[in-house]
Amino acid sequence: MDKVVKIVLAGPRGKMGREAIQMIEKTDQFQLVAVIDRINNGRKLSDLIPEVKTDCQVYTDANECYKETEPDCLLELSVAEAAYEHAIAAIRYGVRPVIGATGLSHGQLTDLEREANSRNIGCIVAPNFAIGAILMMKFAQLAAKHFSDVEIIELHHDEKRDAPSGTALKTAEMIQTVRQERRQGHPEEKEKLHGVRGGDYSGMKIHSVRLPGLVAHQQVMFGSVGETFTIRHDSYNRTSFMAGVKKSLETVIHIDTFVYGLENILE
Ligand SMILES: NC(=O)C1=CN([C@@H]2O[C@H](COP(=O)(O)OP(=O)(O)OC[C@H]3O[C@@H](n4cnc5c(N)ncnc54)[C@H](OP(=O)(O)O)[C@@H]3O)[C@@H](O)[C@H]2O)C=CC1
Ligand SMILES: O=C(O)C1=N[C@H](C(=O)O)C[C@H](O)C1
Repeated sequence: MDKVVKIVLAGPRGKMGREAIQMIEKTDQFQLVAVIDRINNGRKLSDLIPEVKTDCQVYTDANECYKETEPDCLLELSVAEAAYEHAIAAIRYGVRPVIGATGLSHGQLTDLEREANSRNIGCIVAPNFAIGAILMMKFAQLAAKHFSDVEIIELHHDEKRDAPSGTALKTAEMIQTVRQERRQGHPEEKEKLHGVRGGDYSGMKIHSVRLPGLVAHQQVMFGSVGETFTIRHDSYNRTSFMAGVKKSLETVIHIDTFVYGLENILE
């Protein structure tokens, strides 16, 4: 039988945190040993979420949590700033982070990469855990070899804090590796309403839509003479992310480097 993977989860009261707790409870090989919340220090997880099947302690201090519970992995599903602090501390304790929280800066990602690689500690940053979203990004990267005009439209629920989404940024980064940098649209184009043409990433435009009713969706639209080509992915619920979370937790305990994007660990 595989060794049990001891997991600390950050962000247990959140939408993703709650979904992840259910997935961990259903997975024999996984054990939730503690949670990190920004409040509720010293309480039990069941005080926060009465329906949990396996109880554990709530910590607000990540260092104290790692020292007392000696986990294998940190599953980070809180917010960017906290995720960075929790993950840096984790690596220093030899705890392997799987980071789903988005909105980390380029500098923060570089720090994590340096800390993990210098200590040979596996660390996975996954802007999107949904398998379909990974395929959308890969296919967009492939299409960009043939279509250099592209716009990314990401659509999310209105409780999302970061814009553009981590997925949109990752998609743009992947496209950038194959696309010659160039400004799109008319050279004399003028915005009559500020921001109406979207955010600019190396000449590509990114548009962020926020509406109640949405979960997580993205459309990558390419255009050329007489044709357009659209790749779209939709997550209709947060269970769609759990196969990727599971795969990341299973993988991170066997690797000793920093990995940015699930496309790098899926066969
Ligand atoms: N990679 C992927 O596939 C996916 C990534 N995400 C990302 O995951 C993150 C969580 O998303 P979601 O669950 O929808 O968001 P929620 O807002 O529902 O949950 C975030 C939770 O984090 C908590 N939190 C804030 N600060 C801290 C802290 N210092 N320590 C511990 N917990 C803290 C919040 O508490 P409080 O409300 O009290 O502030 C809240 O309970 C976001 O960054 C989102 O972008 C989301 C879906 C998929
Ligand atoms: O906040 C969300 O909901 C999501 N965040 C991630 C992102 O920023 O790309 C992944 C997914 O889109 C859902």
